[in-house]
Amino acid sequence: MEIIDFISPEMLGSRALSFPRDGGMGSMFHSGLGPHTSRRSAVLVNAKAKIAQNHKKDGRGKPITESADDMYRLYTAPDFLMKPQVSPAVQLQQFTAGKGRGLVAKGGIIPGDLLLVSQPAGRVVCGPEGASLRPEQLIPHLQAEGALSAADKARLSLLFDGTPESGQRPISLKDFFTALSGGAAASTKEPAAPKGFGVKAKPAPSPVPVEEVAGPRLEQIVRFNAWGIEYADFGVAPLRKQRSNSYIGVWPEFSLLNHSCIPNTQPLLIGDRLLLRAASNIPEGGELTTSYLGLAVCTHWYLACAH
Ligand SMILES: C[S@@+](CC[C@H](N)C(=O)[O-])C[C@H]1O[C@@H](n2cnc3c(N)ncnc32)[C@H](O)[C@@H]1O
Repeated sequence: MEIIDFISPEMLGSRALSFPRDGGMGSMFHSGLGPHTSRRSAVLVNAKAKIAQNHKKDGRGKPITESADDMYRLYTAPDFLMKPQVSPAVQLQQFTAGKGRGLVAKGGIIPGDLLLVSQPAGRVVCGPEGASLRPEQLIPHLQAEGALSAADKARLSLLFDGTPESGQRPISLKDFFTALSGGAAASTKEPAAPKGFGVKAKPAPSPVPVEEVAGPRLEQIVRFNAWGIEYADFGVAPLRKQRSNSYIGVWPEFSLLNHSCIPNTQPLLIGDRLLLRAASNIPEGGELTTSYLGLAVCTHWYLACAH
């Protein structure tokens, strides 16, 4: 994965907005997770208590286990990339009424549960903060030679491309992670294993069939699945000593979420990883949703919103 910064503020006009860094929200976030030992201990104790408390709840789907040390590194170490993973509390389901596929809760989920850590396919393009980057600005970078590994192509090929058939295709979340861990890349020299802490060698998974994702189909897949954000998280970016840019990319597992105007999950971009957390209680069988509204990039995702 490569993050490329190709759009200058001049190219977009002076659209970058400024937010208070020394007061208001800026300082609130800065004071929350500082590098001081006492603060760090408090954060770790709180995180451990929350994890223990979460695990005690009965009848609840299992979230991704978060080690407090990993979480601390995630928020403070610029090079730390979390292992791509999906919560065992989440599964893919086929819906009727033209909605295609979507993610649902296997067991009850509570606010804050970590549901998904998704790695982008190929490149993420970034621009100045405040910019609404468009899929058209991402497409040439994914079409460039060598931009997509076999694993990326395999994950992208499973996504909705605007045709009803692609939304009906039976797939499982396992297919995405099989591709990532090398299943789709078995016949190539691609270093497909995800990088991150705690990744252990596993037996070779069965290959995922790779459909051709190039030309017009790749463009359609990017148009229907690219996700962008106009500002990096105000708290995380300065802690990781990263600029708050705008971003656009395709995070294939996240693209399986359907739209709701009252979403029950919240995406968060940390490094190049898209983390998805529950924003409210989701009962067993309940659909996980995100809002496509408010982001110019998502206007292709779902236009006929009647919610
Ligand atoms: C990013 S994809 C979401 C995953 C997709 N359902 C699939 O099968 O892969 C976006 C597409 O899902 C469908 N979709 C998303 N939210 C919907 C909703 N609330 N109602 C109906 N269709 C929806 C639309 O076809 C939209 O273009």
